This record gives sequence, C-alpha cells and structure tokens, in this order.
Amino acid sequence: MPGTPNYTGLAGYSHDIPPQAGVLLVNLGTPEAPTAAAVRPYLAEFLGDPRVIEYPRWLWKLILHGVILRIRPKRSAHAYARIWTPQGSPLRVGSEALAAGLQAELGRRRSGPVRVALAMRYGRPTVRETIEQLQREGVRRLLVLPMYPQYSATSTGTVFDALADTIKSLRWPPELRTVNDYHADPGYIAALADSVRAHWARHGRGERLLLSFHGIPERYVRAGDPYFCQCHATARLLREALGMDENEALFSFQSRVGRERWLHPYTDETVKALGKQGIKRIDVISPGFAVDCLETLEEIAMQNADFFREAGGETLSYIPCLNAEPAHVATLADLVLRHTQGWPEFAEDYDAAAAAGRLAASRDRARKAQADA
Ligand SMILES: C=CC1=C(C)c2cc3[nH]c(cc4nc(cc5[nH]c(cc1n2)c(C)c5CCC(=O)O)C(CCC(=O)O)=C4C)c(C)c3C=C
Ligand SMILES: [Fe+2]
Ligand SMILES: [Fe+2]
Repeated sequence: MPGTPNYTGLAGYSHDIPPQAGVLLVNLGTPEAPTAAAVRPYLAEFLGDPRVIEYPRWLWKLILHGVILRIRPKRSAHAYARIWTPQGSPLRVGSEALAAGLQAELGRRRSGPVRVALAMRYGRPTVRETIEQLQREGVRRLLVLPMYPQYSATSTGTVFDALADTIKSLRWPPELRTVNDYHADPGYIAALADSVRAHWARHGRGERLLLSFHGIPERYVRAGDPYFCQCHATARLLREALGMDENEALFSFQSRVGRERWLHPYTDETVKALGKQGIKRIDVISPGFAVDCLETLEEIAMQNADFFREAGGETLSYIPCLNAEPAHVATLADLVLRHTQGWPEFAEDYDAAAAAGRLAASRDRARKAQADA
C-alpha cells in the first residue's frame, strides 16, 4: 500500500504499487522465423517436454536429437513459410490481437483495474517473465487462462507446469485461479455456431461440415486424459447449435506426429474418403484452436484441401478460428468474469443468464433455418 513502510529501500517495490487483477492468456508458442534455424530450438523445447512425449527420457532424447531435430526443422520451416505474415507467425499475431481485444473489453465491463497479458508455453515471452512483469505492475491476483478450449495434459497441463515452476520461485506469489477448459461453455459454442452460419452466408454451404480437432496419442487418453471426451462434447453441442446430425457434421483428429496410434478417425483419411465418395464440397472448422496457426492455415486449408481434390473433391472451404472476433472476445470476457467472482477488483457479477440466452438464440436460429429450408 502506498504510504506503508518500505523496508527494502528499493524503488518500485511492489508494496508501493496499487494492487491490480491480472489475466494471463497462454498459448503454445511459435518459432521466431520460418527458418530451420529458428524452428529447431522451438521444436527442441516443445518436443523435449515430458508432458508432450511420454517415452522413457533417455530413449526419447536419443531419437529427438539423433533423428527428429535433424529432419523436422527444415520440413516445418517450409510449412511455416507458406503461412507467415509481414507481422510474423499467425499464432503470435492472432494471440496478441485477442489479448488486446480482451484487455479493451474487460476495461469496458470491469469497474476495477485489470491487466491482460499474453505468454507462450514454448519460446517467448515465457510464463515466468510475463508473471514477473505483471507483479512489477502490481498484479496481486491472477487468472491463468490457457488458450485451449479442451483440456489435455499435453497442452493445458503443461501450462500449469510452467505456472507451478514460476510460483515455486516467487517470494510473494499472486493469488491464483486457473481455467482448466471451456469446451462446453455456452458462449464459446454459440460463437462457433454463429461463425459457421456467417461462413455459409458468405461462401455458400458444403455438402458436409467436418469438425477437426488436434489429435493426441490414444495411449494418453487410456491413461486418463479427458481430451477425447471433451472434443466429443464440443462436437455434440456444436451440432446441436447448428441443428445438424452426425452424418452432416463429421468429427476427426488432425496433426498426428510419429508412428504411434493417435485418436481416430484421422482428418486426412476422412477428407480423402469424402472425396472418393463423390462429395464435391466440404466445410472444415477446427474448434479446438482459439486462433489460426500452422495446423489450420497450412495443414487444413492447404494440405487437406489438396488431399480432397486429389481424391475427387473440388472445394475444401476452411472456416477460420474465432481469432480476435468480437464474439470470441465477449465469450472470453464472460469466462474471465465468471472465474474471478469475488475478487475485489472485479465487483460486478458474471451474467450467466445472458450467456445461456445467447446459446438459446443460436439454437433458435438453427431451428428457424431448418424450418425455412
Ligand atoms: C508430437 C506430439 C504432439 C502433441 C501430443 C501435440 C498436442 C497438441 N498440440 C496442440 C496445438 C498446436 N500444435 C501445434 C503445432 C505442433 N504440434 C506438434 C506436436 C504435438 N502436438 C508439433 C511437432 C507442432 C509443430 C509444427 C510441426 O512441426 O508440425 C500448433 C501450431 C503452432 C504454430 O506455430 O502455429 C498448435 C496450436 C494442442 C491443442 C494439442 C493437444 C490437444
Ligand atoms: Fe500440436
Ligand atoms: Fe502439423
């Protein structure tokens, strides 16, 4: 508190700064440049994480450094080069825009001071340096929101590892809350459904809609990872909100790496099968990614579009992630308000009824569209 004795004698000692609440968004991270030299340290950190690759350490270190880091950086860099923007990697640009949008929205909807910051699990800015910076700015209460709608130990879980490591070394850690997942959040489902309808209104509607989620090894799910169930739940709720059944809105897993069996069905095989069945146009959405990235812009919109054409299809129409769209910002702001209830900086209450109302309205629109058809 200003005016209380400062025993350290240091300028900027955090007792002297008015307290604030903070929201820390954390995304995966991305290379600094679309070059093999920049991709190598990124992949080394990412694939060196024992949460991501659950193999005996010594064996994996041999394979990672002996084989993978000699081959993959060049291949990945080539893929990144296809989607790189003048502002940098789409994942970084999109995450920063979303964080800025959330800062503005919370500023409008909150009476108290709130700081929104963005960290990356791999690469920079790190979780540690971002939390240390927030503390210098007076953040005493912190909500950590990993940018993954569905929980997986390989994505969300490892963000909490980085958080725990940071907290362990702080003399005076902030009061903490965390968001595990928001896979069934009504606002999130409504925003996805609305984005699909907006895409159809602008580009026409395909014969099928494919909901493609990032995969993980099947072994992890058998060991207790809830990811598969949460992806299924998101897909079911999204189908309901769109008034579609399982034959119209299909479900698959993308981005597999290595020889091990990953979650099924695979996106590439599904896309090829649809092309072979004589389907000419499909729409694809990736509801597990908050912002567009390599796995959507390159793997889906480019690679899988090629697979579809090679199999006899014509158009794979990719539906972008929610990115910094106002509906996405509003949904995350709701989530923040709900998870920070009771904090003195955040006196107002989260309006659960309004979010449920938005989902109901989305379902009504689906019913109306069906009745009109
Ligand atoms: C090999 C193991 C991997 C697991 C398990 C995994 C889980 C997982 N990943 C995401 C989100 C993203 N992954 C991205 C890229 C990416 N993923 C892997 C491997 C695993 N992911 C690799 C090797 C890469 C790098 C690119 C490549 O070489 O193919 C990205 C995009 C990053 C970007 O810079 O754009 C995201 C986002 C989730 C949500 C998840 C578990 C549910
Ligand atoms: Fe991944
Ligand atoms: Fe990939």
